Amino acid sequence: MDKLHLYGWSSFSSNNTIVRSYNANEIGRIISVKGHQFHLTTNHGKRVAELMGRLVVAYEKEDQPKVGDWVQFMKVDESNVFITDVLPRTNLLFRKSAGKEQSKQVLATNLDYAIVVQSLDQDFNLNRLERYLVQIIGCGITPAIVLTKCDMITDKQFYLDKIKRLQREVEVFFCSSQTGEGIPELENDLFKPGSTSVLVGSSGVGKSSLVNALLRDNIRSTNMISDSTNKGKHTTTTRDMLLLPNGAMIIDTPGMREFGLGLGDNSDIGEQFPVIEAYAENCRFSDCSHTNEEGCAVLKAFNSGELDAVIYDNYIKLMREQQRFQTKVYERKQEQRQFGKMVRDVQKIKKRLKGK
Ligand SMILES: Nc1nc2c(ncn2[C@@H]2O[C@H](COP(=O)(O)OP(=O)(O)OP(=O)(O)O)[C@@H](O)[C@H]2O)c(=O)[nH]1
Ligand SMILES: [Zn+2]
Repeated sequence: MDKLHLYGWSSFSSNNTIVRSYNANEIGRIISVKGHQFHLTTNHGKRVAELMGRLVVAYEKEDQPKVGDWVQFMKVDESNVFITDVLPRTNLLFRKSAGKEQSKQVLATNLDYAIVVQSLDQDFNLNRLERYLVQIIGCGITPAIVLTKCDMITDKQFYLDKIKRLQREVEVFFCSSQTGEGIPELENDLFKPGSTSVLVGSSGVGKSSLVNALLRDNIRSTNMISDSTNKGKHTTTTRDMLLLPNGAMIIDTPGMREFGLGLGDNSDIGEQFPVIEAYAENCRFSDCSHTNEEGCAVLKAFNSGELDAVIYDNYIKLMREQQRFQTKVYERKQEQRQFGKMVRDVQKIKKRLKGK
């Protein structure tokens, strides 16, 4: 039981009787996915497994095991281990898949924190920060903000004041992997023993350097970016879960060029935009879109300057993006349904013809 305990099994299973009914010797946690190979940590050490049964043909890709998942496995022999089931997840962080495709991409599961990493050179961007926060909160996960490369700035308050404009209750940490500043605070207050966190952010913000600083050695490779261009190629190509010396788990992800919103139509908008929600209670119409209605309390607050333009603009932009995603997903489902009906009709006709 000890090794599973190390990777957070006790906190995962403590409130879940279904999960507890599994045999601990057949349980593992996914620490890395490389193509068809799933790397697991188990009570008997690390294993490389493949998928079996319905998981191979899982219709929705999100049903297949992801980094952070607890899974049930079956060992045929030393080199043949198969994953038979994914245990119910406590949560999952996903984004809209990059590019035109309108589907979800799961980044990690069973998380205590999703940490937005931005660097204090040229990466800091308030709108992008809020986009990450909205998606994370929409996924029901607690966010935190880590601002890296703090050796490159002198005025931390300037950044804190900017973040304060978003009026969100989210912890902010400053750190430098180069000087070591802020690393002990991260270990004490964020990466707590037994907890699982995922790091998300653009490429080159220093995620891998941060993980290295926390690991105190050089397991994760980092890439030198030339000062003249400030451009470099990606170094992190896989999502891996690593165990820190203090017993916290951290999932590093490849740098993301875009972090598209992909929340479902039942996601709680009010929770994602608490400031807007508070004003919206006084709108004349309960289905107010806060864009042009008479008696809109949100617009009134915005026009009087009481509601910060940053919050209102982000709200409108992110809501529209979310609605576009929902519409596209709905259209895709309709198409699939129509296709399914067509296939069934053809089968019926074939049967009828055979009977003749
Ligand atoms: N000045 C300064 N530079 C840093 C710090 N941390 C990282 N860097 C530099 O920033 C660059 C990118 O760091 P990485 O750790 O590779 O960034 P990453 O976020 O993992 O990037 P991807 O792997 O592409 O996602 C490297 O050149 C690092 O040397 C820091 O605390 N201070
Ligand atoms: Zn309104």
